[in-house]
Amino acid sequence: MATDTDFHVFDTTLRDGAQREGVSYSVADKLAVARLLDEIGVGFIEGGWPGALPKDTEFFARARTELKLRHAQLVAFGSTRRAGVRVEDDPQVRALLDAETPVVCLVAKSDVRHVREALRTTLEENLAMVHDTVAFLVRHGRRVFLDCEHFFDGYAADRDYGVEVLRTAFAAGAEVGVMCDTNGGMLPMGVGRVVADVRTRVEGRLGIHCQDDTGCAVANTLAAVEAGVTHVQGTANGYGERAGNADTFALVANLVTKMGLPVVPPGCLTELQRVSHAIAELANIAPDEHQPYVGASAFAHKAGLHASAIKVSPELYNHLEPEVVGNDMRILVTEMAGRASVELKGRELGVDLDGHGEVIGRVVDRVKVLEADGWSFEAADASFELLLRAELPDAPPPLFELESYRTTVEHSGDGQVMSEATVKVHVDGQRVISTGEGNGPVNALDNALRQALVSRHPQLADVSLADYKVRILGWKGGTSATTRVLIDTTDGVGEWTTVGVHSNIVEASWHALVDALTYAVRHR
Ligand SMILES: CC(=O)SCCNC(=O)CCNC(=O)[C@H](O)C(C)(C)COP(=O)(O)OP(=O)(O)OC[C@H]1O[C@@H](n2cnc3c(N)ncnc32)[C@H](O)[C@@H]1OP(=O)(O)O
Ligand SMILES: CC(=O)C(=O)O
Repeated sequence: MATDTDFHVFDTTLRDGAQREGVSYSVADKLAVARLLDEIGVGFIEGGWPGALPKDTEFFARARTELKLRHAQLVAFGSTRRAGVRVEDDPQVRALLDAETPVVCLVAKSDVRHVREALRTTLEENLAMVHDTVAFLVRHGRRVFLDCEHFFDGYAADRDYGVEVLRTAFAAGAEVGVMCDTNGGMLPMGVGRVVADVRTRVEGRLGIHCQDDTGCAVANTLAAVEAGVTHVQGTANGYGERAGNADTFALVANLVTKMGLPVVPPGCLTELQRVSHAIAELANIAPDEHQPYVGASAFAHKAGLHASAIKVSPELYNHLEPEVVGNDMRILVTEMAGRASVELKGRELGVDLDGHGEVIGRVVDRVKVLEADGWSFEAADASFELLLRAELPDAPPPLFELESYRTTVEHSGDGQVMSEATVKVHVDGQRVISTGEGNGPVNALDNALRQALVSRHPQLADVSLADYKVRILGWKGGTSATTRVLIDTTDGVGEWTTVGVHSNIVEASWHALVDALTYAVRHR
């Protein structure tokens, strides 16, 4: 599929996306985000506001030597000249030139109320500010796009003034006039109606920029495309001011796969999931697992009925092949599982269940009973796999038989807190007693148990706990509650998750720990 070069995908992660509460990129982060966005083939990357933010000024300076973009053009953002100031004398406009980007995106007022009350100037002076700034930058060889702030609210109050702003910008040489739903209050029907009307009254390429305050930013953007815009603005993962912006990844995926517009070069769509997660890392925001297209759960199926149809054909419950956007389908085995869920999960884990109908039935029943008691296997694939294999006729024996374990916590007079654990186990018919110390009872138990097993299973020497999560599942009165423990374990190459549940937190941890080490021995 050739790229539709006549369609603009404009990403503003580094400008509007950086307006999200809690986000603060370093210049190095911004350069890394720009490289990632380029990998998904967007046409334009808005890098920030030079002259307003020193970090953004530095970003554009470093970008000149450090950023080699394959697909995108870099865009500097800024406002039109100040009211009553000659464009040549406005330092903010000068900073836009100094950024030396091929494209400049200007923000202008297009709502009469904003012109009068926020800018405190006349409607005519605002049009002159647009004209002068666009013409000045075009004279200096820049491609100029104009973001018309509050376009839709402005249209509701006066359907002509925003159109006048657009006409002024195009007459001065602007290449795109972007209608912005700055307060994010629009719904798709309204956006479609306004865009359709504006299109009949203005000559020039129209664009759309939607904030997500109604949860409709992506839908509003697509409605605008349907009504004729050929330039869309979005941000990675929808980051942005207040509730955020239209998510670039959902926009691109929808435009390509649902609307048949090849807006990114071939091969780029499969990078969406990876780039989404990498940018989340740089923004220091946990990826949204339920984000459309790119979230870890976007193609995860929990309900037994879904799995039973997916077994026949995956597209029966997937709107798209997940691989198209670089994602994967996953089957979750939980209390909602049926036989098909277990069968598909077995396939995913490399466990051959052909001819094991009874085993599958037993596993479904066992998972339902265990989950009713607080166990949860959807995040603990390693424990589920052990449970599944244990039901097979050729199930391997347990690593050891437990005689007993004991663990203590000692708070000494100097304020030190240490734990000690002793485990007594039988390994291959031999009784082994081993002790371990740790900063807590689980750490001490882990050390003691590994020491008891390591001479028989040397690979355990490379295994360590990577994360430990505890959830209290409901108080039964007094200090009695069901506790669920999830343990992530690593050997430096892979990572696996196991689960344990008990009213005693140490016993819950013991279950998860035993599964963690058993899994290591079977797989490493
Ligand atoms: C819709 C959007 O998200 S647009 C992007 C908004 N992003 C940001 O604001 C982040 C960066 N902003 C900044 O660093 C600062 O606000 C600056 C440097 C731009 C301006 O700072 P200051 O000079 O201290 O002004 P302040 O922020 O208080 O007010 C903004 C000024 O710009 C004027 N202004 C607002 N929009 C425009 C416009 N489109 N064209 C010209 N001037 C404008 C306002 O009238 C106000 O003028 P005043 O100082 O005469 O009252
Ligand atoms: C330009 C912009 O970010 C807005 O109007 O929302």
